[in-house]
Amino acid sequence: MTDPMIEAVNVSKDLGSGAAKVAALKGVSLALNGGELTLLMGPSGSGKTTLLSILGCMLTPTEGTVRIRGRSTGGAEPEDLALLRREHVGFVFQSFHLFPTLSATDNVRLALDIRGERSRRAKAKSREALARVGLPHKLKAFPRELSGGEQQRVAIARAIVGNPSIILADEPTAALDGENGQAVMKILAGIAREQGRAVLIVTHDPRLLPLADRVVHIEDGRIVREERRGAELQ
Ligand SMILES: Nc1ncnc2c1ncn2[C@@H]1O[C@H](COP(=O)(O)OP(=O)(O)OP(=O)(O)O)[C@@H](O)[C@H]1O
Repeated sequence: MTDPMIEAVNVSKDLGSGAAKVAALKGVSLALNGGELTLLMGPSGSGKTTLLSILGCMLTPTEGTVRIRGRSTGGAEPEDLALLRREHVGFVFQSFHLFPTLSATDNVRLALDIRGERSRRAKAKSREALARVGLPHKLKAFPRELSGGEQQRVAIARAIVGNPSIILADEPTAALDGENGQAVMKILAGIAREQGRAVLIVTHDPRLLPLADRVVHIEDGRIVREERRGAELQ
């Protein structure tokens, strides 16, 4: 058994304060392995986004620990967390979050830019990432010239261009029709399996189940069930 890329160990998270305080997570442990695509499913308000935000070092746990490649993030300063996030984690969001005035290549390159990589190599890497998601012919296109599915693929290219070991995606197919949703999901599955990354996807969409290696169910801030599946994608 290889060591997990990332793990939450007995994580609890309270959100809000006073009478409005909510225990969003209650002692959650979850380890994600490289090469696997995991779906995180559960009802609205069950804590999915909170868990994703904690794994991605955007929120700190009230109790418990997150370890990224064996290194605990407990006690880390915000700047250290930002560095860890930049080095190890790629994010994909429901609504793409692309810059409308930048081409596909420049949207992807921005992720390298903020890491201080501004060479010609950065441009080549951005093109390679766009080719990896099936968009080698759209390098110069602006977001408004792309379909929703294509925009999400640019966002995936941006998430992988820095070579992170972990990809966290929050409802990445929710804004897409069934066909585009499946295409995006297959790309994410390929990124997990062929590139050995740990991919975690929050979703409500049962049509994605056949593509997952593992499905984790969360309810009321607790992991209640987990299944391993023989994924259909080869
Ligand atoms: N900033 C906040 N302040 C107080 N409570 C919050 C805050 N953010 C989320 N919550 C509460 O924490 C709980 C978990 O929220 P979370 O967004 O993680 O759920 P979710 O499973 O992602 O839901 P959805 O599927 O609707 O996106 C919910 O009860 C929510 O109302």
